[in-house]
Amino acid sequence: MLWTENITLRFGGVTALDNVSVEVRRGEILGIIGPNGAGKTSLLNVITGVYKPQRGRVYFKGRDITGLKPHQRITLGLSRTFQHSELFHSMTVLENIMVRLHPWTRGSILEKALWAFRAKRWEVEARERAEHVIDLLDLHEHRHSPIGALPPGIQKKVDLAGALAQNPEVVLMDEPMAGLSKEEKEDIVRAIIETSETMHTTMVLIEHDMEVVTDVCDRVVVMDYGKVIFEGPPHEAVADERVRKAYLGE
Ligand SMILES: Nc1ncnc2c1ncn2[C@@H]1O[C@H](COP(=O)(O)OP(=O)(O)OP(=O)(O)O)[C@@H](O)[C@H]1O
Repeated sequence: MLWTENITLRFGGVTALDNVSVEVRRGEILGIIGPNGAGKTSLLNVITGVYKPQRGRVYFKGRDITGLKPHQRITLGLSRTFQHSELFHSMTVLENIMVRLHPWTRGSILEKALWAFRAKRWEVEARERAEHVIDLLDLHEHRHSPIGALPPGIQKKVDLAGALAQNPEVVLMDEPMAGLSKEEKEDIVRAIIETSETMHTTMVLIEHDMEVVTDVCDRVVVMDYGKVIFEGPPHEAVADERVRKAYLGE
């Protein structure tokens, strides 16, 4: 349902992505793994429209989306979470989720002028969607807590909730478990699996922990020096010689 074709992305002399073609299949949980600097975040940024590649195309649901802006991709059903928190620390969990639904970055001046008239209706709809994902991810008790006062594991869940509130068909997660404790990781893993099962959302996650990847992912893409060196089931990745050399340091 989502694929890239021959993506090349350069930053000056650094080739972050070198002719990368990957496919994300509907309903799967896909892991993107690889050593530091392999190009994982760059690939996610090309897919979500943050970076414009020098070469190659991105397709979503059969449509070429290479020229679309990030917010246009969200509208089509592509949402993401962030490696470093983009949450508003003084705002509550509910407000942080609702803010992801605010259309202030889109639309013409006329649409923005009409916004005031629509604000009430927006608030009702946004609140409904936010409450739905709060339910789904079991965040009730934190609903009115300022996000800055909550542990990192809950903050990561709120980031995921914000992405899910956008009603995506695909969620791309950049290291959702980085820096979390074992219990917090298990909680996020549960949230990812439950979301995949109940909402049938296609999930893509960048992850370093091979155990998590093997437990959660249907397939993995392994990257090294900007190239895809393996695409397939996790148990085959672990056994693959190139992967072991590049990633597991053997
Ligand atoms: N905005 C940027 N400007 C310059 N170089 C960049 C930029 N973003 C990424 N790079 C370079 O591109 C290469 C790939 O980086 P990227 O962050 O995509 O790797 P990664 O696999 O996500 O690494 P990590 O696991 O450390 O997050 C690296 O050499 C990095 O230094």
